Amino acid sequence: MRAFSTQALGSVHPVSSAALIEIDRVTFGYDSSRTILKDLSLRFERGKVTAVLGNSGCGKTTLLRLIGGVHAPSQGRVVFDGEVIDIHNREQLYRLRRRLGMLFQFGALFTDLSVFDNVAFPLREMTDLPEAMIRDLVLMKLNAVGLRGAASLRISEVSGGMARRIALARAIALDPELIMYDEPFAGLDLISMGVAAKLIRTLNDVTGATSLLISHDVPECMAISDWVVLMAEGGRIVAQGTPAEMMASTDPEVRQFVRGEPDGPVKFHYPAPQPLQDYGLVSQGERA
Ligand SMILES: Nc1ncnc2c1ncn2[C@@H]1O[C@H](COP(=O)(O)OP(=O)(O)OP(=O)(O)O)[C@@H](O)[C@H]1O
Repeated sequence: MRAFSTQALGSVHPVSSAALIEIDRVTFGYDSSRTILKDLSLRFERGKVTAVLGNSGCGKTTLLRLIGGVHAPSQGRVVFDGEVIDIHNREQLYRLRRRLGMLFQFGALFTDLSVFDNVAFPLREMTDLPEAMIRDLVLMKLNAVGLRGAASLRISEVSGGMARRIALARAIALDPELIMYDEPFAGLDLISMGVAAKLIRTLNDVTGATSLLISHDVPECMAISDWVVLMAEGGRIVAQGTPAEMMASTDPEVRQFVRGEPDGPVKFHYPAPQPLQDYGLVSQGERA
């Protein structure tokens, strides 16, 4: 990890007890032939919005799955509010998941249900609340995302940006302490992206939750996060810091990523023969 990541730039990273989630020397692979995350350590601070940025395939979604207890690390520990997650302990998993809201990449709404019923779904599944109370809660959550007036619409009638906000209302239905967002801005136009970003920040602050988002969208993440982690292949942490620290970094790898420069330490092109050679525009002799 780059030296500037924490102390060198003088930022005050909260003390250890402030971490809601701790990734402690975690190694994981979907099968034994390939390690996806290698000896990864990270902390997600309580009450903060943390963004994990990184190129496609570096293991960001995998990290969320480990926190959600979908998979277990082959080495190391994932600690949620002081409890080591044990995916074989069903009672613990149920209890921890109850405290967690997840917004998936493409919303994953039930298209045959209304907006209202989508948001009501976790409340009906996970609680014994009377229907009148569920109604109030659903309308409150929809109000929080600006869509109370859309409660009776079918999912097929709403735009992509609205769908994302409905999914967000559903993710916060049970007042989670941790909200995890998987690519919350993917496929949104610029305005919807701005709305979604502001909403993530507002909900975090209003509800006192801890938010963790993984994304490729650098400007949105920089605008709303307290802390930014740049991850690379194998779960290597390139750098982490406040958005201002990351933007001011002179490290070539960080600069390339946060400024979207096509070439730098991470090459745009996958290794390939010279173009002329590949297109058959040089003779056999020249090739040799
Ligand atoms: N269920 C799975 N089984 C086997 N391999 C998987 C599985 N899910 C992901 N992978 C592999 O693990 C690696 C990391 O995937 P992951 O989805 O965590 O990356 P990511 O950083 O979230 O990528 P993206 O930004 O494209 O969503 C990829 O090479 C992917 O092909």
